[in-house]
Amino acid sequence: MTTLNDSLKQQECDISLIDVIQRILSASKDISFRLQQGALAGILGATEEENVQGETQKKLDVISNDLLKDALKASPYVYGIASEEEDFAVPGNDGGEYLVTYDPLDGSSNIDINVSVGTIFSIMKTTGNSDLAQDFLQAGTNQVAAGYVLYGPSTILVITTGKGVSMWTLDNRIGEFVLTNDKVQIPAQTKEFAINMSNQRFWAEPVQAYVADLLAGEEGPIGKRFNMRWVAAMVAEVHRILTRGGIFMYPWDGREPSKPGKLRLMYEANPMAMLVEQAGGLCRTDSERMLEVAPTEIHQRVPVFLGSKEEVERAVSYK
Ligand SMILES: O=P(O)(O)OC[C@H]1O[C@](O)(COP(=O)(O)O)[C@@H](O)[C@@H]1O
Ligand SMILES: [Mg+2]
Ligand SMILES: [Mg+2]
Repeated sequence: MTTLNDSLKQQECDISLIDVIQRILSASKDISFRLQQGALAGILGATEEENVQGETQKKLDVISNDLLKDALKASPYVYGIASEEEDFAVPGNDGGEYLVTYDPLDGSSNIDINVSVGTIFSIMKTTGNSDLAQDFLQAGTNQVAAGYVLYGPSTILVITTGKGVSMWTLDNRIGEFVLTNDKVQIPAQTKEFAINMSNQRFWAEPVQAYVADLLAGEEGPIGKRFNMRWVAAMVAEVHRILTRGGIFMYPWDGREPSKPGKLRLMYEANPMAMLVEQAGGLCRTDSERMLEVAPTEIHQRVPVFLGSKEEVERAVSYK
């Protein structure tokens, strides 16, 4: 049986990177256990707090963030941490070489209704910038590893170190992730889209026109009938797309016009973009390749179009 460590060594990851990945996974196994225990673990419901983005924190947002932060701070190889649930970058260890960003619990509005959620992570190297917040502001092309853990009916790790994408299923009998797909590929074409249709009237004209053409089906200009899905957890949407193709969109909309989008670049869009590209798909903002966006702040938001190559190309061609 190929272990994750063997696989990472075959991908020429050094011991320090493997250590960082394993610490993320040990926290994720703990999160997975608590999710399975649900109400029995006292994890349901909200806290009294809001995060830096003004969103109410769920109890498990805070617990997951602390589990990951404690695990990573204990690694001698982690130089700094940035999280959706931390207002500022968190220092790690002076001798460390890696910067880790994460969304500890993605789709957290799903927790209380017992629907899939996930943990998203991205790993880069420090540039040596003495200002830690600035150190993080590197384009997604600098990621050395990225992935997510999906907490669904099974707990599944999906990871890339830039040499393809593999899926690993947590075997609860042995407490280890077991390789279940080592050649993840997204089909170039699809008949399935994901977008929150309740925002339709707030979208910009090009998104209105594209989605109208999807809905027109075989009678419209695209000439095929589309199905629609919306799980409200990006991890679950990306997992579906990595498994059977599709397009996922969270575009800019006019509800809060000054916000460029809802999803966050450094710990949602970039790690997903690396996975999707490594699996043969595309991930773009409305104007450029996601991985080439120059970040200006840790909690920056971006519009996201990702998935099957030909469909993403079509979506962003509407002007
Ligand atoms: O509730 P909406 O507007 O449909 O947004 C759903 C999107 O928001 C997110 O839940 C944001 O993630 P968090 O739960 O980490 O804040 C995405 O996972 C998902 O795609
Ligand atoms: Mg999220
Ligand atoms: Mg989150």
